[in-house]
Amino acid sequence: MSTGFNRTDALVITSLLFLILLINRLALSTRGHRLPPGPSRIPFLGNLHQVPLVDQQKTFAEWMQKYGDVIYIELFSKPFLIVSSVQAAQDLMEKRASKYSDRPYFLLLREFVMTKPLMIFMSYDNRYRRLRRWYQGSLENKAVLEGYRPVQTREIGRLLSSLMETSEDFISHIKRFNGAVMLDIAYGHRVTSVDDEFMIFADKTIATITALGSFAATLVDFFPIMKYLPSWMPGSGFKKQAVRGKEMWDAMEDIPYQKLRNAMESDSVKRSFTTFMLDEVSHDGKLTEDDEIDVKGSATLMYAAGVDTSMTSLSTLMLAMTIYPEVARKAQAEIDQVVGLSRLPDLSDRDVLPYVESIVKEVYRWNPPAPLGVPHCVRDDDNYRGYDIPGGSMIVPNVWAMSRDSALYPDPEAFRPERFEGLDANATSLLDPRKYVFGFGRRICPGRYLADSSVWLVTASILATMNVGRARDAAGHEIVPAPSFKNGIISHVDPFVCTILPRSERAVRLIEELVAHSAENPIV
Ligand code: HEM
Repeated sequence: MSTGFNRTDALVITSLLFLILLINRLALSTRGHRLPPGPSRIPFLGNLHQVPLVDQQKTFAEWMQKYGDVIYIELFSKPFLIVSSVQAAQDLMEKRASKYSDRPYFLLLREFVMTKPLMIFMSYDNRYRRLRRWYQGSLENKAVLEGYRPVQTREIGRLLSSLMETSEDFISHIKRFNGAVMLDIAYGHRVTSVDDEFMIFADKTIATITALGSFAATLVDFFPIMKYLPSWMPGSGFKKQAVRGKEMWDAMEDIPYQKLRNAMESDSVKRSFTTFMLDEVSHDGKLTEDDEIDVKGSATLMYAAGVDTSMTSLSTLMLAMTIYPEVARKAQAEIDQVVGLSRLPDLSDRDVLPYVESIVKEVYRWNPPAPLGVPHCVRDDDNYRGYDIPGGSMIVPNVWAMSRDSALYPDPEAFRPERFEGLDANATSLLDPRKYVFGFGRRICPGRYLADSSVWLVTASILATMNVGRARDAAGHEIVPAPSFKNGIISHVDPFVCTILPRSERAVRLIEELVAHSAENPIV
């Protein structure tokens, strides 16, 4: 929730808006609310002065010790509910889903950048439900998910072989893996090189848009009147950056879509999420303007929402394997014993590799890719545990705090897959981080099964074939990286070094066979 404004901006804006805020605050405080506990507020700013610009999830988790798992704060006059336990998150966003499934109005993004309707920003209405059905048809259907296996397997072959060639670029290789899987599924586009034009452009676009500020966190989100500021006025700089973001996002939506449409006119094309959506909407080959907006936006969103999140889990895996080599060794022994050395593990082995499963869970828990989730919004006034929750409050799930619950996860900062071993069914379900890292209720991540299968497949394949180890400094001392993650919507892993070497000649042959098999059996 960084506000991204400087002191000059604040002075100008303050004088313009103080009166409006005063009226707003008066309206809120005279409603006789019994609000949930939270740090005390000051006039005008509310709690803004107490919310740090970095690692907000950690401050919110500290507040939890004092105020509990449901905390009320205001930033300027906007009401926020910070929800820090799985129980409260499920009570509100799952059991009361009819009220808690909207999104807050992200003004900067919606009015300046992604100006056409986009599912992730939509309220839970009929249009949203139609798009959600498209995602369900392509991402939550067992048979369809199985149809993606050949793409995942081909890309794992390329990932492993790139890791053998240039292990120092492991982060780019992982990124390429996720990008290639998503582009194939979204558009049927096959990535053949790390310099794939679309992938590079898409990454730049996402970085440009992310740099504008986190969700609903820029000053204009708090003071909508700022959108009318002329561009010469202090405080209006966001407009210029947003225009650039919009140009890039529009191109990211148009380019792969137009390429596919052109190909469809002259040739038969590979089935993909986009062709599936086009089949759903066009009965006589024609599309309405809204249909086209929805198809283009949904395909682009699939890529934008799917790449950095999964990539964060896989780079977290590499970091954990570097810091905790004994975990990798234990998993390798399990794979060698159960799967053997003559083939790579596949998803049919998942149930018989419990330690690998525990590693995947610990990866999600240790560094949840979206530490503060994606906020929901409560439609109407509500009451929870005797407290009033004002309609329109932004609901922020503190996923990071859930992952640090020491009653469930003793010594939570340690990467310890053993915490998931030997549990009964009840405890297994209670501790499973997939209950919160993918969000809640009707807005839960539709890509979770695909993401989880990719994370598992890559984890098992790397462990089966590679030794991830510690690099050495000039003096020959091992470099043990610190677990350090970036601040922001996505908790990217900070750069670190490691070594990655094939485990054996046999592992090298397995990788070569996989690559050769994919080349001989192209996916049609
Ligand atoms: C480890 C990987 C991933 C994580 C941790 C993750 C996490 C999340 C979270 C926390 C949300 C917000 C849910 C909520 O509002 O309660 C979300 C939404 C979403 N995710 Fe994912 N995600 C991942 C991978 C993917 C993939 C691979 C795709 C696409 C194939 C995807 C597509 C989406 C979409 C479209 C939404 C918006 C849903 C809506 O607004 O209703 N995600 N994800």
